[in-house]
Amino acid sequence: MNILDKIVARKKEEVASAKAKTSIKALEFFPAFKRDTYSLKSFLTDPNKSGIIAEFKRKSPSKGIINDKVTVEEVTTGYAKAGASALSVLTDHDFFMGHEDDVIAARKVNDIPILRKDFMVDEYQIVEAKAIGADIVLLIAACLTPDEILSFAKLAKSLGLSTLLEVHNREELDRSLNPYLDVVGVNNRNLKDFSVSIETSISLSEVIPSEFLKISESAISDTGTIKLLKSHGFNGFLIGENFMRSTNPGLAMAEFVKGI
Ligand SMILES: O=P(O)(O)OC[C@@H](O)[C@@H](O)c1c[nH]c2ccccc12
Repeated sequence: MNILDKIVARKKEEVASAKAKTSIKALEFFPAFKRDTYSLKSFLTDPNKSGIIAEFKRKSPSKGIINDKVTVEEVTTGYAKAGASALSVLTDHDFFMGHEDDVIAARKVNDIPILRKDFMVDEYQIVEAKAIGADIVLLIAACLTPDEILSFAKLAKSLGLSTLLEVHNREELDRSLNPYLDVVGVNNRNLKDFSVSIETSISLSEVIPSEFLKISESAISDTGTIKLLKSHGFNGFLIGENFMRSTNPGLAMAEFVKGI
């Protein structure tokens, strides 16, 4: 079993216990459920923002512990101050050391879009994303069927959430697109073996239809790469580890942004 299969198998158990604890109906009574959301597309195209979706990630299966000494509040407000177009907050428990409470905490102190970064395998998680204060959900083509992507994206749009489709190759892109998706993200990291290459983004850039904004995700650690990706039409850049490695990730991002 590859790591992605392991994560998905564990995720299904995690969702089953979440459902047993809090019903989908009860999620609709969470304070954040009825609020208006921020649109990823409008923040990504705002010329006063950096285009960076800055990620709060304590740990990952490929790198182990990255940073477990900082708080979600200090990091996400630092990112926002440094010009983040959006925030990405991991909520996976076992593999990324994240929690739904991290989105709840980030929501209280930020007024830019928040991506609930997780492996969505059930409609429950989409409703939960809205309830905890997220604005964006991630739909990963490598672990979803085209029908699941369609129904999850429809549900997300009906709740006012932005939808980000993640692909890693041409085949995933071709089978997964639908009109309910706002942004296509090319993951430079292969979730099955963790290999990384920026070329993945560059080679897919021409085949992503122009009605979708496009972002490049993972393994971005220098401003030259941002310039290169911009020249290939990318509107956004999802960056985690490069900032999280620092004792002050917000400051690290502010320095980085000066160079783009
Ligand atoms: O830390 P990096 O290499 O900058 O990558 C950030 C982000 O792209 C990565 O965390 C990610 C991309 N897609 C995912 C799906 C699930 C979990 C994590 C991810």
